[in-house]
Amino acid sequence: MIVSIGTKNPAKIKAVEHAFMEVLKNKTFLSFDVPSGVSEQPFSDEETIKGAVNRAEWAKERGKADIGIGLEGGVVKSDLGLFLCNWGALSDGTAAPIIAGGARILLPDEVGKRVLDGEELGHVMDDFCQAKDIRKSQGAVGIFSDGLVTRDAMFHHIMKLLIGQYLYKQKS
Ligand SMILES: O=P(O)(O)OP(=O)(O)OP(=O)(O)OC[C@H]1O[C@@H](n2cnc3c(O)ncnc32)[C@H](O)[C@@H]1O
Ligand SMILES: [Mg+2]
Repeated sequence: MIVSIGTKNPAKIKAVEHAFMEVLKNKTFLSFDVPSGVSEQPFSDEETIKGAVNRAEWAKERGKADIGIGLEGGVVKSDLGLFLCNWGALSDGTAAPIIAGGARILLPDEVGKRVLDGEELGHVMDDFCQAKDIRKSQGAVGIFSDGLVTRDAMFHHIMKLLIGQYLYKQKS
């Protein structure tokens, strides 16, 4: 069975591969840098979900795969400030794609304000941490949870929710 992943980001790929290998053996993994079809910095749950679904569908098609996976990060405005949000989608070509959301945390005001002013979170985080490509390693969630929940661990949980729903659907 071929699983095609709609990203080249190693934190996302690691999460997908590990989650599948835990429950379903004998998978072949492909990954493609597909477009999300939404803005580089999604600003709502709806837009972030749309990005994840687009990535899943394009990845499936691009890899001529049995399953396409899309993972997308975004932010959500609230009265308390800007929350980090993350969504995943699994497309097996039948009916609507399966979706699942990840844990969310409030971004510190100095980070949230820069994102609200139009900067991409990825750039703000690199500047904030004086590091390169935080989004490809522990991510904002890893930094602000003191390394306890890294970006790939957060996406790994989303992947288990996607694969679990997929397996449940196969049985019913
Ligand atoms: O290569 P792709 O798959 O596009 O991976 P990405 O790291 O750019 O991640 P997303 O497109 O899913 O995320 C949308 C934006 O939010 C940023 N972002 C989301 N979550 C983040 C995190 O945990 N740490 C740093 N930046 C994050 C990211 O850099 C993008 O600017
Ligand atoms: Mg991106």
